[in-house]
Amino acid sequence: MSEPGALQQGLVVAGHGRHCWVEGADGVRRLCHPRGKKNLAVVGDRVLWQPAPGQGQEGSIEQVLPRRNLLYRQDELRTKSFAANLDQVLILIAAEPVFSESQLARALIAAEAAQIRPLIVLNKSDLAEPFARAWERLLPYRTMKDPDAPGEPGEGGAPRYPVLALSLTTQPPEAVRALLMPYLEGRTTLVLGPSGAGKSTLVNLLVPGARALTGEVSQALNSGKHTTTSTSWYWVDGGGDGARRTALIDSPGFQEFGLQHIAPMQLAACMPDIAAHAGACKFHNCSHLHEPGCGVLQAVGRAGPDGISPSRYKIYKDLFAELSRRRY
Ligand SMILES: Nc1nc2c(ncn2[C@@H]2O[C@H](COP(=O)(O)OP(=O)(O)OP(=O)(O)O)[C@@H](O)[C@H]2O)c(=O)[nH]1
Ligand SMILES: [Zn+2]
Repeated sequence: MSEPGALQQGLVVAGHGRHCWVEGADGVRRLCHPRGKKNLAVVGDRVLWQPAPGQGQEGSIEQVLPRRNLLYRQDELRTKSFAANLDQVLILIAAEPVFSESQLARALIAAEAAQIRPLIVLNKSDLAEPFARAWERLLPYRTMKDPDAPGEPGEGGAPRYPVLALSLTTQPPEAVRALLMPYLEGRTTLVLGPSGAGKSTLVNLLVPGARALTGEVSQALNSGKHTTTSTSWYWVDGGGDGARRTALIDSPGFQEFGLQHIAPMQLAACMPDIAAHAGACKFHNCSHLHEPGCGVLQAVGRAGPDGISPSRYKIYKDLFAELSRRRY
């Protein structure tokens, strides 16, 4: 065991394989190596680290402090962590390329399961026709109710997910900031989204020079790879003492979003529009697939905000089947 005095607290601001960059209380970022297999840290982790003897600005991670939450995906073969200790996940999709509703739903389910609040942002509103189609496809998400804030009877209650629309390249940057900052202020937000949605454009708009900073990291690690292959933490309020409250975490685009860590019977609770009707089921352990007296099945296709859209129900059913096929 090391001298307690030698250990310092730090924040993991970038990950690269098993190594990561740790920002100390002095604001300096150092490349740190995990000691042993147990100390694998992800961006957003608070860690105890110490300088590595004779290695200049390098250090070792001695302990990963307990996490408030961890957002991750799990495919058949591996688990991939996005980041830890998040307040919010901003899911960025665009009018073009056409977004996958299944990937959107999966990201939302993973966030619900980790108890992290989601914010949906639809980019490229300047592309009028594809935008109109995408906005229409988002209708179930725009109207989904928050079961924790049901509101007055007949009024419908508060929306579960804020859904915003913008154009990162044609709107003035001040307008984009004015729209987003009320959601970002004082929080740690992970930006998640498919390739081409505009994640780099967004991060560069909110954090001028972000790209240069990431370039520095890649160069130091001799990876020669493009910035979006790793996850990075940025201070939106520019750092400086006392001002570090608002953070954005940029992550690589993803193709698959496995949810193997979620049990099939847990799925409905992570889909608020399905969960809203589960209380009306005759059987308390209803799978909402075929049971008589199922409140969910009765709501599928019903028009209006109290119904479940057929596309959402299909996502539920397909995911239920996928999560029931486990490897042993
Ligand atoms: N028309 C239009 N194009 C945009 C808008 N925002 C971003 N783009 C363009 O969309 C393309 C993709 O943007 P990026 O910011 O590189 O997307 P990304 O999500 O970081 O993509 P990856 O790095 O592949 O994960 C770029 O050519 C942008 O200029 C927008 O509001 N309208
Ligand atoms: Zn049911």
